[in-house]
Amino acid sequence: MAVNRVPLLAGNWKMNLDHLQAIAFVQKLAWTLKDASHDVESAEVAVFPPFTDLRSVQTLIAADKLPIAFGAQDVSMHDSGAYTGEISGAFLSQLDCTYVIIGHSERRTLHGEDDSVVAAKTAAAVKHGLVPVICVGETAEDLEKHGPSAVPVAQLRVALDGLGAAADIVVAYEPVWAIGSGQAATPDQAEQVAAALRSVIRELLGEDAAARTRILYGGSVKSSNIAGFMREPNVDGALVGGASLDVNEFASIVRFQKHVGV
Ligand SMILES: O=C[C@H](O)COP(=O)(O)O
Repeated sequence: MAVNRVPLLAGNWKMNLDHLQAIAFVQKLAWTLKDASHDVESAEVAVFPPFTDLRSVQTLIAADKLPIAFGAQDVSMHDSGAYTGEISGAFLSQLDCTYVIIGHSERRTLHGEDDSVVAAKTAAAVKHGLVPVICVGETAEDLEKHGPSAVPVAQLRVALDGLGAAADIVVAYEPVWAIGSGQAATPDQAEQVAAALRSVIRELLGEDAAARTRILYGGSVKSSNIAGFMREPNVDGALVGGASLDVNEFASIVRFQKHVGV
């Protein structure tokens, strides 16, 4: 992790925690981090609740001035109109979302989102002032056929197409085989792909964007393995699924990365 990029530890709740549970969770997370004297300058903490929780989370964080960022798990590529079930980036901006996850492997696999949809959603997020957390990653089959970097690099190339150099983005490398499997990539594997992804950002968006963009690793991250990832120069944080649903475990992930002095 380079010193000029503030690490981002992000919890993707997926379809877990209703709005009442979300309030209790965020309160407890804030207390736990405060008790541990978490320094917000040393690492940014973000949660990604379901859409129906966002208003409650926004209200709580604003009222208590909690040092926790938040975002949505998806966004429509459209601004408004007859798109039943879709949520516009404009709506998310009005709820003070900072981030939105785009192209998570579960959206790609279960909802048929291809690279062109991911690119359109990325553009919509940027248009509405949201920071897209662009997810890329290879399946086990891709890994065997093409090696670790080819598919994530190709996915990112399409997602970044048409973005300006000033676009504020986060990239999450999530090997599909590591998600929810308990079998995380090694820090070396994550670093190899993250370095390749940073080269793509440099090529398409320029040196400044490459230097400032945070690249996260995701896939079976826990408090027991976060330190290894955070020692890698091109890994700037984590997108955490299952382990982010346990307040103490998530807080340990956030705190542990601080202790490694990055
Ligand atoms: O968005 C998070 C990823 O899907 C990782 O999930 P996981 O930490 O449960 O493996």
